[in-house]
Amino acid sequence: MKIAVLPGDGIGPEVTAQALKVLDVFVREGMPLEFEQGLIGGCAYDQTGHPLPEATFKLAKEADAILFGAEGGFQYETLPRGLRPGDALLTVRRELQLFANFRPVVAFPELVGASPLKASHIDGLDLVILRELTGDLYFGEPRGVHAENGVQVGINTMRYDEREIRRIAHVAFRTARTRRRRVCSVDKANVLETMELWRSILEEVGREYSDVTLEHLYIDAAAMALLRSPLHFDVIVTGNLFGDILSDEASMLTGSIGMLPSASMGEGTKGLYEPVHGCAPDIAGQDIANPLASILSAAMMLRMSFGESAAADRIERAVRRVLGSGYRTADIAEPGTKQIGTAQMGDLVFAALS
Ligand SMILES: NC(=O)C1=CN([C@@H]2O[C@H](COP(=O)(O)OP(=O)(O)OC[C@H]3O[C@@H](n4cnc5c(N)ncnc54)[C@H](O)[C@@H]3O)[C@@H](O)[C@H]2O)C=CC1
Ligand SMILES: CC(C)CC(=O)C(=O)O
Ligand SMILES: [Mg+2]
Repeated sequence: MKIAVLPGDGIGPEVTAQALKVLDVFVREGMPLEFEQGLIGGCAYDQTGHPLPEATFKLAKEADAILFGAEGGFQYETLPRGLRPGDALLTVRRELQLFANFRPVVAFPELVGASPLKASHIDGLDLVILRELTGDLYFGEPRGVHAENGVQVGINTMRYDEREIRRIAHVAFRTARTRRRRVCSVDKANVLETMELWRSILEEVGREYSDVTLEHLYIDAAAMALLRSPLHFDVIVTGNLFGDILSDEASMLTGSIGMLPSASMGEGTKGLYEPVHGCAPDIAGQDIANPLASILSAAMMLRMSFGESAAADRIERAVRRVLGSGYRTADIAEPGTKQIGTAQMGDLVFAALS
């Protein structure tokens, strides 16, 4: 079980260290996890001149799973033209064809004070955003900035082919079958041809899953409905851009973006596991970031790449026990709770597991 560990920039190394701390419990118990670290993002650029060095890509390609922190940490003004802060991560996702990004949005009832949900609703929040991860505006061609009649023009292209839509649709329906059998597809088919195709393929694939209810929402209405009636949703399937935005929004239902883990899968069991958040330069280096999204991503890795569901359950129960004892990082703290730092949160989850 070889894991490529790519902590990246900003709070990435701080939160990833806590996930590794927690995974060490299982190594001590004999689980054959092997870790190898690689550079990615701004730190890789500073040290090697490239945000995704060849050695890192090889490591990611050969590993059974990838534990990723966050990338960023670039000075925009010093970046060569054509290189963007998200490039390394996007390249790994695309080249390894990790097209299905699972972002579970489940609230811990212990965080009712941090979440905007009513106490009577928090237990019922259990949805998953399934974001298509290797297409859409993030990869479509043509793209770039060029001059037209002396005026600079920026271009990106929303592009999906029917095969890409079909394969994520099947994942959505199969996932719904393991849950409450409801799929909500989010698009903008009233304006965009790409999304018209998206909707028609969802309908076509949906006919193969007559036991699953399919509904459609436009992205603007979905953003609203997610806050108005979050308990309505089971599986939300959407494209790369809309999924990126909706998941940051949904994270706040749980209390903080620091609570939301993710798993990016391809056709097999290899996956890339990362917190939904970025490298948070505003709080980096202060030992205040919430590491639970990273720790919960490690749990997803044990479950989805290694079939170690019991170990994953144990991590989730340990997190719950620590929150139940009143410990909170700053982002989820409220009066009457005990505010602690990033490393201490990792120590407490480790202790709750040991
Ligand atoms: N997956 C990745 O590697 C991602 C990288 N980024 C990069 O990260 C950098 C910062 O981007 P932002 O838009 O500010 O998004 P961000 O997610 O890094 O931060 C947004 C806000 O959430 C807070 N936050 C994030 N994670 C937190 C945690 N674990 N605990 C407590 N608070 C947390 C931050 O302090 C900030 O106020 C940029 O360079 C961006 O490109 C952004 C999103 C994802
Ligand atoms: C590089 C970005 C696309 C990463 C991001 O915001 C995300 O995956 O949620
Ligand atoms: Mg994002």
